Formats: sequence, structure tokens, C-alpha cells
Amino acid sequence: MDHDPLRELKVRQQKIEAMGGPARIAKQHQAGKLTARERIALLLDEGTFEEIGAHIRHRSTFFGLDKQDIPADAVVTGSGRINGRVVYVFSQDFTVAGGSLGEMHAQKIQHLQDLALKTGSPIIGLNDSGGARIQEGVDALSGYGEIFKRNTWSSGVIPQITVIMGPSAGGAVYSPALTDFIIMVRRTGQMFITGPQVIKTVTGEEVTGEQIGGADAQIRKSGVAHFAANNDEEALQLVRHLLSYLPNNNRELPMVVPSQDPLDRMIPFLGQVVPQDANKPYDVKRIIEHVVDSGSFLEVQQGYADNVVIGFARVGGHTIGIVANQPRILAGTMDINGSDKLARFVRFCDAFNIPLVTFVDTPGYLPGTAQEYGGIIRHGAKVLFAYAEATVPKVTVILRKAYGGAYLAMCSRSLGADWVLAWPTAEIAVMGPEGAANIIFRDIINHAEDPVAMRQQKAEEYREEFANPYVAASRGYIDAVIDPQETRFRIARALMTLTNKRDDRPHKKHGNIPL
Ligand SMILES: CC(C)(COP(=O)(O)OP(=O)(O)OC[C@H]1O[C@@H](n2cnc3c(N)ncnc32)[C@H](O)[C@@H]1OP(=O)(O)O)[C@@H](O)C(=O)NCCC(=O)NCCSC(=O)CC(=O)O
Repeated sequence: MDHDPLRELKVRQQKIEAMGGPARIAKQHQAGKLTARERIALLLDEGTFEEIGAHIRHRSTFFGLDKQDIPADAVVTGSGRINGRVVYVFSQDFTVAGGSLGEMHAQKIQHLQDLALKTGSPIIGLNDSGGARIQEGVDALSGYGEIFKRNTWSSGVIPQITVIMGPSAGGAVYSPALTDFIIMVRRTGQMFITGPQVIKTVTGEEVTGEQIGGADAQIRKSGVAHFAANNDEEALQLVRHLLSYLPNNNRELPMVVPSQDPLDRMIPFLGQVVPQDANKPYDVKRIIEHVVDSGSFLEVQQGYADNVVIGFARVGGHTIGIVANQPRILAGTMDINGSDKLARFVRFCDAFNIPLVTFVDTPGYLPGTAQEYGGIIRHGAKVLFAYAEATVPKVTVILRKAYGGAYLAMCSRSLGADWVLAWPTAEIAVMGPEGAANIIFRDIINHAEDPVAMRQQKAEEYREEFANPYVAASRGYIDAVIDPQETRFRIARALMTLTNKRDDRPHKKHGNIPL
């Protein structure tokens, strides 16, 4: 019979598209997971997927692999569009050899990384894999190394987003960790360096995979992941939503999403959200949500170090990065985890031309041995480094307390804020009035007939002197004291004046941020 090339192509394509076969696909679905190809179809604009390297085959002969067919080498790779923008995507296929990463599987991902970097396009990894293909040994391992290297080269050039939709264990966790954002699917997505078996053997601890590396653990306890989703579909929608805030690469600006929300919208009740009593908490997210374009706030790393709030939002349709102290948690103090969370976000925004708006209400750093021994000095320094290094427009709004080193750290004028706005309730001081009185009036208080009353009186004197925005404003550390109801309008105007900001730093290979 004559050879029919077109028929051969069809037969080969069908084999590749059949992935691990009906039984394994059914098992995947039973586990609450979609297949690699179903995921890509949900992620991308309809009909835009262009597959790359579908015919790639492994060439390993160890442990009978030469007799094993591994369609697409267990990863589907290609380009497509999200809201019309070109992106690159790889999707590991757990139905084929457990989505394990062999030499050629890794090469497919590397090729995609190269294309994404050269074309300045975001790259998205959908991870669902048993890790390095054990039969392939060092070829599989070095595949990871090549991927890590490209992750690092791409960092700060193109957005890299990871979705953990199945296991991600051992060496497999580090490519995700090198990307900008990790989204985890609850219950099915798990990340850990060593799994429950190894932990039990070495330390005797008994934990489940979910306890050690599920979405809850990696978001709330470790801060490794940034978002959780309830299922595959929700996670993929979140990728599309997140990308809408980001530019394609570091040479472009984020896209503008037309907004119906007037820039000069007054917010009459905004001032009342912050209690008069400086020791009373409130939810800073209420301020953020009222100020930004209606419904545009996307919080990042919610559930981890919630004393610091970070996220993307829009003002007048333009993306901004929001950073805020959260007085509801730990009284809004700065600590180790909050510093790490804040600094990495500021650096992401700076790398991708996203202006920063910082809301300040912090009494200072969290005291205690746990913080000092944990290296708060080193971690806190990251915040100073990140803000001082950032060249994007920086607008700071001081709502209430701005004390000491934490005042400086929260994008103060001294660190390079372009606009510093303050509410009339702002208090800029070296420390809280009670603490200050205890130190500078110690003798007077100790020798007073009624030390308690004297301490109160002296604290009040200190508060009257410094606990207002006007001393700082008189020295030029604050540019304008504003009526709280005008906050949205004033931020919008400040950002508009900074549209063409150009700010250079001395040429260098790279800085040495305290890690
Ligand atoms: C990921 C799992 C928990 C998933 O369990 P499940 O019960 O859902 O699925 P399963 O075990 O039946 O796996 C499905 C199929 O994929 C295969 N499979 C799974 N992981 C594999 C791997 N790493 N290499 C080669 N094949 C693998 C299984 O043999 C099976 O094949 P078949 O269907 O033909 O029977 C488990 O497969 C697992 O523990 N895998 C090994 C994980 C691991 O230790 N990886 C680290 C590698 S070292 C590494 O990455 C480097 C480092 O850590 O530094």
C-alpha cells in the first residue's frame, strides 16, 4: 500500500492528543484535575493555541524507557493569546509518566523560555508532575538546572506566572519559586522539598502532603505562594485576571483598562474610617478599596503577614501597586515576614513600570527576641533597599502613625517618594508619645509626686509638638496636607504629574540587597 503522509500525520497527532489514554485521563478527572490540554484551552483565548514540539520524544534507554512511549514527553508547550496578548505556556501532563520531567521535557520548556524572553512575552507554567523522571537520572536533573537559569535570566524582564495544579516535589519546586507569582489549587496542588515519607523517616514527624505543602500551608505559613484557587478553572481565570494588571515585559507599560469611575470622586466618609484614637485599629483595605477604581483591587499574598497589605489596583484605568500597613493586625507594626512580602512586591512593581502608592499607619517595628534573633535588621533593610532603588513614580499617603524607622521605611521623602500626602490626623515622630516621654522626661517623671500623671502630661506635650503633620510639612518632608475626602483625586493628580518620570541610578552589575 502507498504511504499516505497526511494519514501518517493524523495518526501521529491522534496518538499525541490521546495523552495517557482514557483510563489515566479518567483517573485525572476523578482526582478533580483537568488534563494538560483542557487547562490550556481554558487559559487561552479560544482557538489561539499554537503547539510547539508536539512530536518531541525522549531518547533515554535506561530501565526500559526505550520501549515506553511518552506522548509529547509529558508536557504540552506552545504560544497563544490572553485578552489578545501573546503569551507562552507549558502544561505538564500527569496522565503521561506522571508528568515527570525528563531531558526532552525540560528542553521543550527551555525553548519556550527562550522564545518568551526574546519576544518579551509573559510565560505561564501549569505544573502537575511527579518531579525528575527517575529513570533518566542526571539528564533529568540538569534539565531542571537549565530551567532555573532561564527563570533567573527572565526575572525582571518578562512576567513569569506558575500554577501548581498537582504535585510539585523536590527539585521541581524551585522553578516555581523563581517565578514572580505562584497560584495554588486547593487540595490538588502541593509543593514540598521533602514529602511526608522522607519527613517521617528523618524527623519522625507525621504530616500529610496537604499539611506540609497544600495551598493553605504555602500561603499562610511559608509565604511561598501568592494566591489560592478552589479548582483548576478558577486558577486559570485568576492567571488571566492577574495578567491584566501587568505589562508584557519590562520595556512596556501595563495596558490601560478604561474606567467609568471619575477621578475627582470625593469620598466624604473616608476620614471616619480611621479612628481618632491612635490606639484603635481599623481595616486599611476599606481605605484602599474606596480610593482605587471601583472593584479593581487585587490583593496579593492575602493570609501571609497580613500586617502588611500589598496588591494591584487601578486609578483612572492605569495599574498601580498598593502597599499599606494594616493596623488591624499586630497594630500595623513591621516585622520580618511583612518586610519580605513588601520588599519583593515593590521590586516587582519597579521592574515592570508599575507606580507605587503607599498608605502609612505604623507604630514601628515589632519588638521582641523572636524578631531580633530572626534577623529583623536584615529583613527590614530589604524594604529600605527596595524603595530607595525603585525608580517608578512613588506616591505616599500618611494616614495616621508614622513613627521612627518604620516611617522612613514606608516610602518616606528621604527614601525617594515623589509625592508625600498626609491626612490632618498624621503623626510623624521618632516614636510613640508614651515611649518618648519615658525616655526624654525620665528624671522629671521619676521625681514627680504622681509619676503616672506626670508621664501622661509629658506624653501629651510630646504629642502636641510632633503628633501632627505640620512639623514634617514645614521641613518639606510632606508636600501637602489633604482633606481625606480628596484622597483619590489627589493621588490621581500626583500620579498624572509623574507620568513622564525618568530617574536613573549609577550603572552597576547589580545591587547587593540584604537577603
Ligand atoms: C507524585 C506522586 C505522589 C503521585 O502519586 P499518584 O498515586 O497520584 O500517581 P502514581 O504514583 O500512580 O504515578 C503515575 C505514574 O507516573 C509515574 N511517575 C510518577 N513520578 C515519577 C517520576 N518522578 N519519574 C518517573 N515516573 C514517575 C508512576 O510510576 C506512575 O506510572 P504508571 O502509571 O506507569 O504506574 C507519586 O507518583 C510519587 O511519589 N512520585 C515520585 C515523586 C518524587 O519522589 N519525585 C522526586 C524525584 S527527584 C527530584 O525531583 C530531584 C530532587 O528532589 O532534588
